[in-house]
Amino acid sequence: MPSAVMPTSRKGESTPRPAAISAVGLRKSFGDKTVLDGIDLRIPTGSVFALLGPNGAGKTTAVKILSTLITADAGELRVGGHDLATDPQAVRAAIGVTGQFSAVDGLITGEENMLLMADLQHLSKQEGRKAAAELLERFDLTEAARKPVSTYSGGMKRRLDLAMTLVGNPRIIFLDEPTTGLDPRSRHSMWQIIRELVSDGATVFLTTQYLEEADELADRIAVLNDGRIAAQGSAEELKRLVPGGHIRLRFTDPAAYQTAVAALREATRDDEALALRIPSDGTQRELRSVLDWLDSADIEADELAVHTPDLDDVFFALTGGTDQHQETAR
Ligand SMILES: Nc1ncnc2c1ncn2[C@@H]1O[C@H](COP(=O)(O)OP(=O)(O)OP(=O)(O)O)[C@@H](O)[C@H]1O
Repeated sequence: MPSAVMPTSRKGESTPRPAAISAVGLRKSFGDKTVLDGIDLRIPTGSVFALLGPNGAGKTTAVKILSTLITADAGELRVGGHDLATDPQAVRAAIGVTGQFSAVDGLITGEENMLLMADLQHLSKQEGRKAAAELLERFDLTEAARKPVSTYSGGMKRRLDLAMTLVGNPRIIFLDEPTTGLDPRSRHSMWQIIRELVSDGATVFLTTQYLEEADELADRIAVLNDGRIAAQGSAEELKRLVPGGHIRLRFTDPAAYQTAVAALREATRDDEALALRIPSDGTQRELRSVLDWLDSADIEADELAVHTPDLDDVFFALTGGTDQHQETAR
């Protein structure tokens, strides 16, 4: 579990860690469209924060504001201890940003991209070459270093993008959808890289549409919806918001289904699917008691599935998702 490697505020910890990123009342509109409608965030140093939200929720806008690429309409914003409004230069020096607006140039090689970045960071030629070689090695790009980036796979480009971001050794890193479009292997390798960054003491602010990614990586997750934070907490805390655990029994014989309906009065019915849903906390003990009870009532379902609430349930419940997940959230 990432939280074991990079704990945030532990129970009993007397002084909370200083915030690497904080926002109070962050607002942004484009024309008459309000994208961020008063957002409050506090991200402790050395933790991973995930901003989740459906397409168009404003995740990228939040990253662009906090990384000084665009300005907010209102809000008290601090990054790395610096005020965004009065000292954006200092913020820029403390952060690294990768994402949908990647700085990678496809026409030159990976190594040339890295050296260019080292120049921009005002590293000496020697320091630049050293940093580039180390980072290319660390991100498994040494072999491809002299090839044009246009020949790289999506995963290699993302790794190069992140390697370039790390040239100046930023302590606060913004990752805008770092694994969108990557295959499962590349995604896992990116997750591993992110965990290593955090165990080295960096703070990571990531946006993602993948609930699994937030669950895997983040100490804290905020769900952005309709310009506001709909919920914020650890993955476990968010899952507790949604009472979605149940056992689902499905029958093929309508008569058997009707017998079960009569016997299981507290279950939710789905007459069309011939399925019953019994609320459950998903524990072995509860499952055993339900099975014993079904046996004693001589009810035999053709299919039995145990569903424990996951971040999907939370996400759909909070962002006005559809069908099954909405039902689960009730
Ligand atoms: N420069 C801009 N001018 C006008 N509207 C904009 C601008 N940038 C973003 N928007 C709008 O703001 C809203 C939020 O966009 P944003 O890119 O922040 O969402 P997102 O949560 O990152 O979405 P996605 O997951 O699709 O990347 C969208 O409706 C978008 O069209």
